[in-house]
Order: sequence, then C-alpha cells, then structure tokens
Amino acid sequence: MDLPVAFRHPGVVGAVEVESGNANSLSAHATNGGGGGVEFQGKVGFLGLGIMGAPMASNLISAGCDVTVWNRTKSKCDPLLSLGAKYEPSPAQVASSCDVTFAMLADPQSAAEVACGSSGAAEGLAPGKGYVDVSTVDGATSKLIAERITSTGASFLEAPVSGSKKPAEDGLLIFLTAGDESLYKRVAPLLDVMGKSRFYLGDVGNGAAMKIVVNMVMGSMMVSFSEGLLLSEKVGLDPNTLVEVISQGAISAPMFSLKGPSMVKAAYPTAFPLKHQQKDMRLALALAESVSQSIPTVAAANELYKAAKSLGLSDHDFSAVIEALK
Ligand SMILES: NC(=O)C1=CN([C@@H]2O[C@H](COP(=O)(O)OP(=O)(O)OC[C@H]3O[C@@H](n4cnc5c(N)ncnc54)[C@H](OP(=O)(O)O)[C@@H]3O)[C@@H](O)[C@H]2O)C=CC1
Ligand SMILES: O=CCCC(=O)O
Repeated sequence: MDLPVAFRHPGVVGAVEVESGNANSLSAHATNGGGGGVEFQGKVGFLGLGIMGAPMASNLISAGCDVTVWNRTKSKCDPLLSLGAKYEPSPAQVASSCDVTFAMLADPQSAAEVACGSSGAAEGLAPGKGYVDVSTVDGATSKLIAERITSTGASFLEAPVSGSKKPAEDGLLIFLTAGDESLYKRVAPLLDVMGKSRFYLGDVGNGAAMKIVVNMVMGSMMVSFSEGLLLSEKVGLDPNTLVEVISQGAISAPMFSLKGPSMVKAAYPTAFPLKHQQKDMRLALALAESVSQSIPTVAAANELYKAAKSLGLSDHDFSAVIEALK
C-alpha cells in the first residue's frame, strides 16, 4: 500500500505531521475570488449542489475554473449559474463535457445512482477523463462505483471530506483520498482550492473507511456532550459554563465551542444534517461488523440518532440529537 501523504497549507495549525505547502496550492488559494491561476488545465464538472457541494463548486468558480454543474433539483444550480457556471441536464452530459467531474451526493444509494444509473456519469466518461467522488459512502459502494467508472477507461478517486458547511465555504476542507494516484496528483490543485489539507490513503475503500471512523468518533462525542449539557442543567449548573470549562481543558474541541451555545438554546441551524450523521453511524457499525470489531458506544449513540430522526429532526443539524435525551 502507498504511504499516506499529508499536506497542509502553511500557516494552518493542526495536529498532524505535514509537508509544507506547494506552489500549486498557493497559487490556487491566492486566486480565490480573483479568478485565474489554478494549475489545472481542463473543464471541471460538479454533481450535487447541497450544503457542501454548492460552496465547493462556488470556490472552484471563484478560483477561475471552468465549471459545469448538475443537481437533481435544478433550481439549486441557479446561484452557481449566476457566478458563471455552465449547466448540463444530466450527470452523463456533465461528465462527457468535462475533463474531471466531482460528485457530492447524500448517501451510498444516490452516489451509486448518479455515477452508475441511467444517464449517470459513467455513460459520459471515456479514457483520459477523471471522476472524483467526495460523498461519504461505504467502501463497498465506492468500489462498485470505481469498477463502473474504470470500465469506461476513465480514472477514479474517492475523496470524502472532513469539515462542514463553514470549512466548505472557506475552502478549508480535509480530503481523505484513495484510488488512482495519477488522478490524485492531477486534481491536487483543485482539492487545494476547496481544502486546507489532503491525504492520499492508497486503495479505494481506505478514504471511505477513514471518513467513517472520523465521523463515528464525532457522532459519539456529540452524544456524550449532549448528555453532559443536560446533566449539568439538571443538577443546577449553567450549561454555558460547562461549555466554557470544556473549552479550556484537554477535551476542548471546536465542535463543542461552536455548537454548545446554540444547543443550550435548543437551536440547531443545519451544517451537517442529522440524517447524514445517522447514516455514518450505520456505515460505521457495518464496517466494524465486517472485521468483528466491537464498538458499543457507537451502537448506543446510533440508537439516539435513530430516535431523533423519528422525532422529525432528520434535516436539523446533528447536534439536535440532544432532543432525543430530553
Ligand atoms: N454537511 C456536512 O457538514 C458534511 C457532509 N458530508 C457528506 O457530504 C455528502 C453531502 O452532504 P450535504 O451537502 O450536507 O447534503 P445535502 O443533503 O445538503 O445534499 C445532498 C445532495 O445529494 C443530492 N441527492 C440526494 N439524493 C439524490 C438522488 N437519489 N439522486 C440524485 N441526487 C441526489 C441532493 O439533490 P437535491 O438537491 O435534489 O435534493 C443534494 O444535491 C453526504 O454524503 C454527507 O454525509 C461530508 C462532510 C460534511
Ligand atoms: O461529515 C461531516 C463532517 C462534519 C465535520 O467534520 O465537521
């Protein structure tokens, strides 16, 4: 297996061992909002313009890329078209008119349908083209998509992202890539427009697995934090003070400081939809089952996300899981 490659733009502080930024990424970021300068020759397709896809595509346009978009609900293309994007009426037509096509879809089913279904991207792909799936899916789905894409002669990279709505808007996502390494190198300047760091993890499935493990930790942390907020309040403490105390200690995490104050007010403005977090807990449980790894905390947390979904909170932020404990 290839060694993981870590990259981070200079000046971004983080916990991982990293290489210094390269000229490509700097030029791409330097031109954000100004146009021109991204060291990528060719047309870029973008399929799926939800909470994440829209700002990611928008950043590519702002960096001067020639972007063509498609979304199942066509009206979501309009803001991108007003920024200068082109439109094609199917994933196949986007893939056929572009050199590299990105896809940011809701779940394994939609990612497979958009890539492999009728009028799906594969129908428009050919040798020399690339397909980069940035959705969060399981490894089996990613491998199925990879097989269909590569059967056309095109190359495939999975590249799920860590980071939510705001990092997507700010071009500060973390890409967890795996698959065709030459495609990885070819799209690196584009990943650097949309993200602050990128990891190359080897064979298809490794990026998906890394993303699922990260999100299962996040989902369990959110449940534990929710329990703490409610318990502190029940015993007469101010939960806002708990948020402040946590922020100063060893378990400090941006997620707690960012979401805690609104959770105390029972407000859950959507950055990461709860239904997607529950999907990721489900994918984590299946991944763990496949290697007989016990993850009882994730199993318990998943039950709360399921309960929150049945309370009608699917499209709220995943921090709304606290409601299932009330
Ligand atoms: N939000 C976040 O913080 C993060 C999300 N992710 C992952 O990124 C992916 C996208 O998330 P996000 O943008 O938040 O999700 P959204 O729910 O906002 O967007 C989902 C996208 O998938 C499309 N879609 C859903 N079903 C189908 C289908 N059957 N056929 C075609 N298109 C379909 C939607 O189209 P339409 O507009 O027509 O509904 C929309 O473009 C998910 O896998 C999620 O887990 C990863 C990191 C962070
Ligand atoms: O998949 C969603 C991840 C959200 C985040 O990393 O903040």
